[in-house]
Amino acid sequence: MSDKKPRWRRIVVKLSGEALMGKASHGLDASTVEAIAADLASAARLGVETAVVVGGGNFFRGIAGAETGIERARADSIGMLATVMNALAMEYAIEKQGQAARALSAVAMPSLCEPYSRQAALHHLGKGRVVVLAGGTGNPFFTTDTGAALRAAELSADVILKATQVDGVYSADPKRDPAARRYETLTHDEAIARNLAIMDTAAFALARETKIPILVFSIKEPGAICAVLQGKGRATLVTP
Ligand SMILES: Nc1ncnc2c1ncn2[C@@H]1O[C@H](COP(=O)(O)OP(=O)(O)OP(=O)(O)O)[C@@H](O)[C@H]1O
Ligand SMILES: O=c1ccn([C@@H]2O[C@H](COP(=O)(O)O)[C@@H](O)[C@H]2O)c(=O)[nH]1
Repeated sequence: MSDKKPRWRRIVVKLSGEALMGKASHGLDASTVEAIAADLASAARLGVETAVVVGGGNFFRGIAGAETGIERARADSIGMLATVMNALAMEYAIEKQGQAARALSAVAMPSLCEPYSRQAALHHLGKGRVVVLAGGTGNPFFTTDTGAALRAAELSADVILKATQVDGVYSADPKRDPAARRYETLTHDEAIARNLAIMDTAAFALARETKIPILVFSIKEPGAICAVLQGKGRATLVTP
């Protein structure tokens, strides 16, 4: 890792749940979780206050559950529990790297982890701990993308780092349309107007309102988070 100065002081990383399953079809892949935990620990050691909102798509998504006949609010509750599993795994993996971490959940589960509050998150960030945020917004009908935008606004983060499966924002989903073009930069307005489904509209709208940029990049490369912190690697920057 180079010692180039990090671009931001406080970050919210949105980590896709699917990113944690490695090559498996679902669940957690131990070596993938370990590699991402090492990257997050390195980010904190660069002096960057690091919060990470974890998704749950490797276990369960509310929309998919609703399609099988579970009422949507209930299916979303199951989805939020999936994010708690990922957060507990990530908290443990970061601590195994010798870096302090604290999981905070928007869905109160005091016997498993601390309930989320803005004050607690700021306290742990100030102590140099990686804060792992579970439960998204804590409400059904939302996603962890919107959770990331919400926490970034509450915690006055400088940027949202969307760590995902693709190396940026494309004109269409690149997994479905091989002709899709990748954007180098884009505004929140353009992402919303063009209906670019890399994040949901609510997340883009909140980031636009709070003027927080979003950097979209692939988490598949080892050390991807520290690389983008140091201005390296392929990514799309979404700006106000
Ligand atoms: N315009 C687009 N540009 C890039 N990717 C897009 C676009 N539209 C849809 N996608 C898809 O969006 C996916 C990003 O979603 P991601 O995997 O981060 O899911 P998530 O819902 O945020 O997290 P989880 O995996 O926990 O459900 C990419 O893998 C990509 O296939
Ligand atoms: O604020 C939130 C965040 C998430 N959910 C539910 O959890 C799953 C998993 O989150 P992803 O963002 O899809 O990874 C999501 O599909 C919702 O069902 C929620 O209800 N509220």
